[in-house]
Amino acid sequence: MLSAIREYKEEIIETVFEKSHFCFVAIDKQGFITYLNENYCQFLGVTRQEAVGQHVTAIIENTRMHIVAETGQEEIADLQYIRENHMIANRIPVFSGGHLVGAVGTVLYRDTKEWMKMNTHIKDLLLEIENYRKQLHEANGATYSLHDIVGSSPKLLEVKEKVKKIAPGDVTILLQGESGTGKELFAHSIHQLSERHTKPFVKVNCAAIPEGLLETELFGYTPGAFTGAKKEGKQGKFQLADGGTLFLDEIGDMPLNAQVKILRVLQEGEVERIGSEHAQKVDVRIIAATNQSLEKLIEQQRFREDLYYRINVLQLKIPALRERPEDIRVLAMYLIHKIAHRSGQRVMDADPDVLAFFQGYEWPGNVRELENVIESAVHLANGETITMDDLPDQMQPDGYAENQNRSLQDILEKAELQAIKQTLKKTNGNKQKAAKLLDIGKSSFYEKVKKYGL
Ligand SMILES: Nc1ncnc2c1ncn2[C@@H]1O[C@H](COP(=O)(O)OP(=O)(O)OP(=O)(O)O)[C@@H](O)[C@H]1O
Repeated sequence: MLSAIREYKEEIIETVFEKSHFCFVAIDKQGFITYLNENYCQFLGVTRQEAVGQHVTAIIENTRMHIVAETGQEEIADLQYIRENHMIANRIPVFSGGHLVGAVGTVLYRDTKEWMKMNTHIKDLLLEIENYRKQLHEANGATYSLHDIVGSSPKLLEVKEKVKKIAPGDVTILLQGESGTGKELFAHSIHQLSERHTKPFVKVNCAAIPEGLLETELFGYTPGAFTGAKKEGKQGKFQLADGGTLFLDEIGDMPLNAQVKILRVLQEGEVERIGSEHAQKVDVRIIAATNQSLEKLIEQQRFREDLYYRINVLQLKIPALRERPEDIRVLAMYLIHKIAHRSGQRVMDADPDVLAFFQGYEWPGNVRELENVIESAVHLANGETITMDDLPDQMQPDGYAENQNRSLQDILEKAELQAIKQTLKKTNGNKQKAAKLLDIGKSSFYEKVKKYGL
């Protein structure tokens, strides 16, 4: 076919790749970049030397190129969010002799006026969708969907694919993963993808409710059921979730006597309010989450085996951040933009050595820890870029080694203390301003100030 342009073939190809106003990338079958045109390099802020040979997920946010190179399924006019812009991406598999050998991708309308106009239009539409989502959230309690789960490592994509398969049914799901890996985001997403998405999503944090109150929280009580009870009675979380999803977070921390009662509800599909003699039918889908090994808890007789079998119908393991280092860079950039935008800071980027450090760090607190570190760094950065100096003490070369044997709780507390101290310094001790900058409630800020004796 190219014979028609034989005479200037090279020049034409060079013009198409290098002079046209679009971004162009080519990858091999394994997802490694073999070519990135100058436009794309400039847009991504990388040099060609840096990019070629890297896995495409390490260079392009939210990319799906590697998936196309693996499946051979083209994706045309897909909306992709890169560097705070919504772009139109085409991803086309490349075949040679009938074999899939890679993929090429183009990103259109990078900076033309029409695109800016269209982008504004899309932003408006997305804002509108966001509003509807918020309204829906107020009505049903689930805020996040799979689109909010950032990352494209094979391990994360595998979990997302599984979620798409299992969400529509009514099967009980057990989410297992270390603290801060995103279990709650997945629970929301499962609900959003299920037929129950217009019905309530109700969360119970089994670790946060005092043992004596758990039963009334879960099952509710009738008017005047006990001294001190509200005279109108109270609906339990099971009743509130009727028709929808009940998310039992930190289920490993549920006291044994409450476990017996939950088991009965799950077996019989009925709840009894405290003080009531009648059982009430409820239709809820259960999603449970834990960062502990329930199997170990069973051995220690702290978790009932029969309840375990009831909730462990389908288990989803959410990988720790250190097991999917490909996601760290993309997540860090996403969080920088999110936090900077929310707090009105002008920080846009992180130094390559910061990103390299992040890549090699263990992240015992997973994405939550990354979020905390970036939150504090965004407030400390002097310019538009986060540097190593903006990272908390425990990440400085000396502090890092010293931290290796400390508990996660200690590490997180130290990071929190540092963020509060530095923000207070920035606001000249003005606590209200500091609470606002850190985007936390005044009372919770005052509690923390008290806790750390500041
Ligand atoms: N893939 C992700 N993309 C974007 N944000 C994420 C992702 N994973 C986690 N987060 C963010 O990290 C924080 C912790 O996530 P989440 O509360 O879902 O974790 P968790 O596993 O339920 O933690 P825990 O076991 O401590 O309850 C949240 O602010 C969440 O928005």
